[in-house]
Amino acid sequence: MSFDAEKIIEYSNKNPKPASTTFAYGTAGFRTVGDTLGSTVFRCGLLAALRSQSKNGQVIGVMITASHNHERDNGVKLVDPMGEMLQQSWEAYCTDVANAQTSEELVETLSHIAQEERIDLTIKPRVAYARDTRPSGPMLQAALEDGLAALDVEASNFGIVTTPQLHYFVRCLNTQGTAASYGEPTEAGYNAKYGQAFLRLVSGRETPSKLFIDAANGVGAPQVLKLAQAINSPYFDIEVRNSDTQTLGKLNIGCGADHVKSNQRPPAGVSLVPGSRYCSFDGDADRLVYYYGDEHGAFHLLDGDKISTLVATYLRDLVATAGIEDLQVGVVQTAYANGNSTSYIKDTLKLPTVFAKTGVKHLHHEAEKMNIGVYFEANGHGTVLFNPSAVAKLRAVVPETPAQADAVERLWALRDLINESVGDAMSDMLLVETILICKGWTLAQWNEAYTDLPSRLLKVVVNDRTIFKTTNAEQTLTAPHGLQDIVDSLVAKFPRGRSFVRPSGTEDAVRVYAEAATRRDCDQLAYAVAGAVFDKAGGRGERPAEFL
Ligand SMILES: CC(=O)N[C@H]1[C@@H](OP(=O)(O)O)O[C@H](CO)[C@@H](O)[C@@H]1O
Ligand SMILES: [Mg+2]
Repeated sequence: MSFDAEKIIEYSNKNPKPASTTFAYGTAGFRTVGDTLGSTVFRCGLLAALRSQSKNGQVIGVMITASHNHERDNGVKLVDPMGEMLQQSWEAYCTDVANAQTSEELVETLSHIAQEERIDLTIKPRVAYARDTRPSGPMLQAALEDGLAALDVEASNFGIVTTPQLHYFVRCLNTQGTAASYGEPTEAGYNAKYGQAFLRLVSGRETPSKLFIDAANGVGAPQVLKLAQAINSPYFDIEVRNSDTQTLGKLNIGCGADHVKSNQRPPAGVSLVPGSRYCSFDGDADRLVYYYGDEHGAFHLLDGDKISTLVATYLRDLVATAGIEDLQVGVVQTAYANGNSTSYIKDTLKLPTVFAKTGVKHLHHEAEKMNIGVYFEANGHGTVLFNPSAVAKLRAVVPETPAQADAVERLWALRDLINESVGDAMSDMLLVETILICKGWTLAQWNEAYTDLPSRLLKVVVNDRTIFKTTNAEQTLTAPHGLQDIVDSLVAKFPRGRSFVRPSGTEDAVRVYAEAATRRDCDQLAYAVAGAVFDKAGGRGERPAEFL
């Protein structure tokens, strides 16, 4: 059995590749100006079909989104059967398929992959897909549907949903009717599963004050309103801000989790009232940050590091109360984690912690190695994984006291509350709300655990970011030659200084991160390293005035 080459060519000719563009499957799939992505999304449809066949006809997901990026951008990524990110070895296939110059070359590339992976082309492929609210979404969805039609895929369209909802649907579809059934693959099923777990965990406690949610004018806005409707309880009293998904030019502009984290200030449309509680999603609702203003007008951010320490502490204490031996809670971070969060996890919580490369797929893989792995990027993207041995230990425990029984029951409920397939702003928000309600904490009390070191994240635009090579979880440059020595000598000048340089996987820029004991030192370090990158590694355009 081979492909119907004529059919693929016919559909491919409708979705021609822009001749001069090279596409790359990066940190979060393909991502660039939406109007240029038609051929790439079409081809992702073809590849999703092959991936499904290679997985014996299990459902593969395709999500069309560019998350926190500008509205004119769009992106596409594939989701593997358990709702996790596409297996890394297939990323190269994605890039090959996206860059085949002609329709004929495209067919050759597909045949080559089918041979390499020994794919049984008689298997009926199955694909589930969805998109966010971007204006280029409908055009790209049509391109995807061409790809699915070209290979006779059995396709399910989930419409306009958050990225983590699509991951959840894929996992549900592939576990339906088995002992590992993850839930109903519908929006109502999603809301019921997470809503019920939340209510199980908080009932009987004091109700919290209203939570203001900045939805970045993205898909999280309609979805979190549906979730609130399903929960229908004073335990989840919310008011959604930045919920305009209809007006062009508003998505992620001056709002959303990325804006709040990068600029360390509240989003547009939200004025902080002391004592009130706030959080932000990003454009596709897989990132979450909390924040509040104090009575002196100061802004306080509770980012992914704060979420991960809150969650890890809560889980660690429950495991201890449940009396389960050898059930280790661990934390996975990236080098962007604030240095004081890492020290807090190691020295105060006494929990193991490791660094992974940037991008949740890397953190996810590290977390899978732990019994209970808590992983978050500093920007608020993350979740918790219970590996099979943790589940077995939980199942085996025979509680001897009511307190022990309660802790075990809460651990089970937490597992239901957490979207294990991927970081999920809505499920993470319910998790944070649960912990705060159970502890009776305000955001200020949560924030007391440790104080962030001053940090700064900068972008340097260079002629060619592919010349930057890193090692040591991306904290050390191996190329361009000599640049790391300069970074090291700058870092050595500042107490508690730390800085590293890596090429972005989602933007055409190099990122510089720095932290130090004081704000002044931190900024000096960041701008000095950025200046060195600009001067020694082909800075493009005018040299920014603030670079030292
Ligand atoms: C410093 C930073 O926040 N980097 C982000 C950003 O990746 P870059 O490879 O740094 O562009 O986008 C990724 C996808 O959303 C996210 O996983 C990651 O954390
Ligand atoms: Mg996102």
